[in-house]
Amino acid sequence: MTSSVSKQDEEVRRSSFSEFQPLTKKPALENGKTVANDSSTAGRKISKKLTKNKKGRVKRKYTQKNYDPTNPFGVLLLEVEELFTENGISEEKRAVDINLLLNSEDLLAKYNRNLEEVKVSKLTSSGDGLALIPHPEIEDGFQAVVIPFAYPGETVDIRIFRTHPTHAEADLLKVREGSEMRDNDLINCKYYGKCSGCQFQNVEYTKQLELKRKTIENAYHFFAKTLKAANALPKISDTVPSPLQYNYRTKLTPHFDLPRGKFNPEMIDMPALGFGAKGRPTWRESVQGGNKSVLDVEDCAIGTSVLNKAMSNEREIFKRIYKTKVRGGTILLRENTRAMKNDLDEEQKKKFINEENGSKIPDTEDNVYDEAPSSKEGETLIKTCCTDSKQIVSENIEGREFRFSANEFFQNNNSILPIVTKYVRDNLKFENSESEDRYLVDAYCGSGLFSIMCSDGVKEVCGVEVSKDSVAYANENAKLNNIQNAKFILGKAEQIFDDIKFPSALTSVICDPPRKGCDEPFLTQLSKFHPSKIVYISCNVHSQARDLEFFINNTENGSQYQIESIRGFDFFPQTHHIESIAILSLKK
Ligand SMILES: C[S@@+](CC[C@H](N)C(=O)[O-])C[C@H]1O[C@@H](n2cnc3c(N)ncnc32)[C@H](O)[C@@H]1O
Repeated sequence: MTSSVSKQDEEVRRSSFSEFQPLTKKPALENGKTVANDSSTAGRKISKKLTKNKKGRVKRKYTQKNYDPTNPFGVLLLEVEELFTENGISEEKRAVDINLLLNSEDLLAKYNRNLEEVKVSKLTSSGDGLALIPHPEIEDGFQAVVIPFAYPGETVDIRIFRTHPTHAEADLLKVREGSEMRDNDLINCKYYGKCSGCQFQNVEYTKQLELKRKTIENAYHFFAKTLKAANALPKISDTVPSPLQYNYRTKLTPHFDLPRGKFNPEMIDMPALGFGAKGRPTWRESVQGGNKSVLDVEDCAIGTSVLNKAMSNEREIFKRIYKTKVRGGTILLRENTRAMKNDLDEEQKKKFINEENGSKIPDTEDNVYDEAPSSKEGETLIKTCCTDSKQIVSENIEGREFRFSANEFFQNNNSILPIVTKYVRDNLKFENSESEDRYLVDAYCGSGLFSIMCSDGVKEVCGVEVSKDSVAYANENAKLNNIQNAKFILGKAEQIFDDIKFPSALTSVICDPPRKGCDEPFLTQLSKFHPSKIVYISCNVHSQARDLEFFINNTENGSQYQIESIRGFDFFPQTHHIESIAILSLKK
């Protein structure tokens, strides 16, 4: 191993990042369109192990991360495979000996190269461009490459900085020919183009909604193959827009890194405080935030106004105290909305605003705050920003108040919640049943959002949740909103139906699981319980598609259900994320 690699090995040990791809030294001139690479390909994380060979020298070994096929990496592998298959590229024509590559500087220099005039083929469900490029070693062979911020149909220049056995990762350097979808005048943030938070700021909003509809379509294409082949899937409905397309996010978590191990805090400048960078692209000249893996971000275009005020406070405080920190960390910014009576005088109002912990204007006792109209007469909503993960915060949806611990789950685009909760409420109904006879089970209920918002006209509601804190808040929230027909139980959704005595023919079930989806035991029980209606809400449409494929094909009563509709709700404008709601009912 040459000295430059040993130097990198040293960096691996010292750095706060666990794994580094070594610096490549030589320019790679493989074909007419390949241009010299540069040193900025160094220092990128890659999942690999360092082992020693017989002579005691360090050897790099690629280790495949554990992944669920429905998480972003798993889905990307399916998308890459499909791209190869569609283009008739055999396994031999795309093979990469990754362990050889990781241990050879010459090979790395061939792979980590700059390429001009790359044609982008597809958009991944994570919102990145996907292209085929010539294989650096195999004649007539190809590599697939993921290029964040590039869109299908575009011709772009890229820098490849990391190789996996299946695909490569690249930075977008220049857009030579933009697609119709790209309108850079729409960009609303000085960090867009580098920050990992947003993917679609330069895409017109209605087009974003259509892209997300396609993401749902693709998810069912990959994970519900049998249902698709049997024509058992409805057409994916148009995505429901968010009323707010910027300044909607009620939770942000800016973070910072510090070098690992011993260092002299007096020696370092204030570390960047912000959000992760998506590689080191240069396509947008005016982009700010620096060139580190964490960008220095002063405000976030999708965060609410009060969170941005708080971000500025917390940055000021961080400037004063970062030298006392010994390791990296995260700052929690969570909006806290309380209803304030309008008849308070100035002093009482100030007391009300400041009485709960919040982000304070430096050197004062005053919380930053915003005001918003309330749906109830005689009151105004006061929004402050909580930074303590253990604090209890409130959210207000159509006059109903929800309290929960700041570090627990709560939907974080409140502008769309009245629309979503109404949609769920309307779709819980089923034929041949008077509304007052109906029952509702809310599996994965959190602090009771759907139970409470859907409790009107239902005889009884039972929510189940694995987090003890959330159950306690769900019960408190029911009391707070004077809801008498809801109870919440602690337990895994997998065992929920053991304790539910509702008549199944008169019951609707809401499932709103975490990203990984429902377990098979839960779906098996759900089928056995045999409710009249199922509303499956999901923040990962891939696990939703997998679960419905399993539920309908592999459970006792699954085949008696039809999927009435599948529709996306845009909880996260400007990003690739999409919430999907599938409605299932018993076939007639
Ligand atoms: C996506 S959140 C939905 C919460 C709620 N429906 C809402 O909208 O506020 C998923 C919830 O499922 C809970 N959870 C995770 N695994 C669970 C399990 N096995 N059984 C029951 N609840 C679970 C989490 O604590 C979290 O509150």
